[in-house]
Amino acid sequence: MRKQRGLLIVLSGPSGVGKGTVRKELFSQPDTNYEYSISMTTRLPREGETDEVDYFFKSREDFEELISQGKLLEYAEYVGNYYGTPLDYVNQTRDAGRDVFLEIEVQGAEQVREKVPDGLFIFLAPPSLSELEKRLTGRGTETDAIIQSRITEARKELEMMNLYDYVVENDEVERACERINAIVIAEHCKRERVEKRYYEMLKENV
Ligand SMILES: Nc1ncnc2c1ncn2[C@@H]1O[C@H](COP(=O)(O)OP(=O)(O)OP(=O)(O)O)[C@@H](O)[C@H]1O
Ligand SMILES: Nc1nc2c(ncn2[C@@H]2O[C@H](COP(=O)(O)O)[C@@H](O)[C@H]2O)c(=O)[nH]1
Repeated sequence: MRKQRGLLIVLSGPSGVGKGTVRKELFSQPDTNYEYSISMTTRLPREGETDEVDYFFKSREDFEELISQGKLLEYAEYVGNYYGTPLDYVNQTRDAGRDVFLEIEVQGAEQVREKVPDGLFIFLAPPSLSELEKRLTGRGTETDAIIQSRITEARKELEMMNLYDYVVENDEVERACERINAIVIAEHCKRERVEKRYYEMLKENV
């Protein structure tokens, strides 16, 4: 039987909802079975961020070159900076049968949905907009003006949550991780059962 391709798991949601926190918690668990796709960005590194670990930090010129060479699965300009997912890494990892985990904003997630309709799309939602603002402010990495831009974006992004396969509320990090792990396990069971049925069907003599 053909080896099953890895799943493409897309975690999206507004800035400050806790995508990075949840992703780091998921990847700190010893039994995690996903590979994290490190994104490219033209944003400057924040204090404590490392090139090739948190992001591949690129100049605008280099990023635009990657776009024109078709090297990105998706990309978006978000609050003045480019962000994008390296295409080769995603394909090679999935071809090796490993699940790939993307943590991206919603415009990019929409592009992935067009290109990878069998992806698994999970929207991470805040308990409320005021809690979202509190988290963005509490993180202390953006100016007040940028926080306001991100909140404005968040209002539009929240309207898109019904396009997703699942909505997970990030009320508490551990609980959000448990829900995401449960979703991925359930989706694997569902998809593998469909594959097996399909191969059984091919053996039929008609
Ligand atoms: N469940 C939670 N309860 C309370 N605070 C949280 C929770 N999850 C994350 N946070 C806090 O909210 C802030 C924003 O989290 P984080 O940076 O992970 O968000 P993000 O969605 O990745 O943001 P961005 O999209 O801008 O990268 C951080 O200070 C983080 O510690
Ligand atoms: N479309 C994409 N969005 C991405 C990617 N990597 C990260 N992001 C999202 O951008 C915003 C801002 O990130 P920050 O690190 O500056 O706070 C956030 O929502 C990220 O999830 C990507 O490859 N493509």
